[in-house]
Amino acid sequence: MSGALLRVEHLSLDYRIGGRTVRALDGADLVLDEGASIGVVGESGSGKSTLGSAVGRLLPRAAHLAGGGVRVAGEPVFDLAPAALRRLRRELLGFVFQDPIASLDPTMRVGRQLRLVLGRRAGDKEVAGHLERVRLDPAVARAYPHQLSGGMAQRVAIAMAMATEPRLLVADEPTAALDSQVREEVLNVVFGLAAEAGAGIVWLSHDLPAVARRCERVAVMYGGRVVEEGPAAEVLGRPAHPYTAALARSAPAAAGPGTRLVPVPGRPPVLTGPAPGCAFAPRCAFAIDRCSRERPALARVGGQTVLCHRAGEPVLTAAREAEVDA
Ligand SMILES: Nc1ncnc2c1ncn2[C@@H]1O[C@H](COP(=O)(O)OP(=O)(O)OP(=O)(O)O)[C@@H](O)[C@H]1O
Repeated sequence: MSGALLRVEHLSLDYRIGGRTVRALDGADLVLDEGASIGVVGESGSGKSTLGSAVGRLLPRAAHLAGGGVRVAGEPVFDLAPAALRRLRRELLGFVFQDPIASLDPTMRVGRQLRLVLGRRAGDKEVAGHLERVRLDPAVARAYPHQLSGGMAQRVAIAMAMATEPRLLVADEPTAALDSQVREEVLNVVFGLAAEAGAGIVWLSHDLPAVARRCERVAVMYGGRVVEEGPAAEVLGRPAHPYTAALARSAPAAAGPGTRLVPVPGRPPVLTGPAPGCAFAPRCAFAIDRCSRERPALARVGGQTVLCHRAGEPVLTAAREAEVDA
């Protein structure tokens, strides 16, 4: 798959603040084909936002590359000179973040902001067209960001991200700040526009059921690594990694009437350097000695790739079957 649109290879990234180091990514791998959609899920602190920002090298100053790299359409993002990086961001990438108001300039009318993205020659008609594509009234062009609701502001942010026809859209929890009805509408806009344009999507999310409904593939992150990846229905319906299974049990859709959510027991790690073994071992019901000592290599289970020493062992398969039958 050398022609992949996105290829994250063994990416390790630290945040250094004062004398303190936090390892946010610890050898993360991810591949996405042209036009495909992937939901990246995992608990808070698992590294989702860092991974998303690393795609465009949009990282805070405290972030330091510790190993590996990212390729977008074959271009090595971390090796590019500033001009080439700006061109790659402008021509290939679009980003939508959690807080739409913060991603817009409060001092500028919406129309002017869109025009800055589209190029000076863009006329009112073109601006109106881009607003209509995200199902906003063209009159919104005259508004300032503070005059918009959260949902409207996010649509403007999406219009701006999609205006340059990116080949890859990175959406970092774009609906987390919105109420549930608006959430679905905004996701319809994001996924509708990306499908129309043939753009790939990396959607960073806490919402497993929504990811299962919308994405072809799912990547599950834990301790800065992608511990399971594969077709959404298989990863979430027949998890091969014990962490994915625990996460799926803790998702709201897992609770039928009268049943209770089962939180993942224990707390996620905050790494200060490379994990010596599997970062999930201290919380894993299936951990053996080796798990805390040795980093697992990628294994294949069905359609999934899994980072687990015990992947595919009968004990895990039996647990999976029990899960499916329950
Ligand atoms: N700017 C930063 N400075 C220092 N540490 C950071 C910074 N951003 C993230 N981290 C740390 O890096 C690790 C990964 O964080 P990240 O935000 O990428 O995870 P996440 O899965 O996106 O979490 P959430 O779902 O809460 O957004 C965490 O331990 C976090 O505290």
